[in-house]
Amino acid sequence: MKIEVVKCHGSNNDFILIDEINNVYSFTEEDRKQIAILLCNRDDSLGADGILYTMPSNHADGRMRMFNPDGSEAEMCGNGLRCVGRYILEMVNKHEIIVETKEADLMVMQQEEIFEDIPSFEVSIEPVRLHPRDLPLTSEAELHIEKPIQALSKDLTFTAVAVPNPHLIAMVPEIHDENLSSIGLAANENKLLLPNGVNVSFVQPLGDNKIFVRTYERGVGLTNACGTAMSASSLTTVLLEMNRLNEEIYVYNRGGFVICIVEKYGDEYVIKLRGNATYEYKTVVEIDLTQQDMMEQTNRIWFDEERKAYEKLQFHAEQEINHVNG
Ligand SMILES: N[C@@H](CCC[C@H](N)C(=O)O)C(=O)O
Repeated sequence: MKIEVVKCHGSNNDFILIDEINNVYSFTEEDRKQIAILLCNRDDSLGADGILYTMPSNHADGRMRMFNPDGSEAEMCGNGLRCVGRYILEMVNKHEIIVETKEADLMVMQQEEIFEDIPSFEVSIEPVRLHPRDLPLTSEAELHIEKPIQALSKDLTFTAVAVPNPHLIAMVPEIHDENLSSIGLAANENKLLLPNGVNVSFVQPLGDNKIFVRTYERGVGLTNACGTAMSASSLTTVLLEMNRLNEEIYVYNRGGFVICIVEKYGDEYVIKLRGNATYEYKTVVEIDLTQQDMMEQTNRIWFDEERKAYEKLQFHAEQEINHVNG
């Protein structure tokens, strides 16, 4: 079958967006999974951290389903929601929309640019849950905040947050990718501890209202950035009184930066995630799922201007990280 795709990214967490609003593909559930495995494979020509199925909704402006490269479906994807949100906002010509996701209907709105010439979007990250059963994480604690998990590390402490996909957050003085990968791998293999797997992040404070976050993503591995992880990390710094409610937190990552704002309404937290939603190119692929085979059918249409503008943001982010880490 032939599929039109848009390659896009949020903080260089890259996705293949498939428009099922304007195209009728009639994918089965198994097709969605196999398409994710096939098109996200970085040994093939596209490669990505996930597929964003952009679909009609019977009550919202649109619907997002996000699949990881291993074919699993995630409850939520923060960087992906900005991309799907942008796509639908431009389609319906509005400034604010509601997008149906697996567990919640979420707001996406156009925002003032977070950096020169970077069209920027804000998404709501909710529901936010802090009980270990919500990940689920096997833990005796009522709330697992800054507590050890011996099976994963002898010296680190972790905070468990569901937004609503599952996250473990560890504050560290500096980030070592190998250590993060080995803890991420162990966490996702230990089904007694974490039956649904987990995204694991290391967070390094960079100064006032600034943090650096690296994430080992469930279903993917180490990525340049993870939007829900940066939101959960910002919340963690507020819970630990390192940052404050309602204030902008600059979250740097290997692919750029985003701004998170943690808000609280009664007992409920909501996290606002602001950042880019950059298009890289459009193309058409012919896929054969029985052969697990794909071929691009057209020359790519590149979005050169926005890619160029993004390079400056990324350079700025690298400087901020290197300023502290040398
Ligand atoms: N990169 C995403 C999260 C994607 C899903 C994640 N791997 C999971 O399985 O929970 C983001 O930007 O939030």
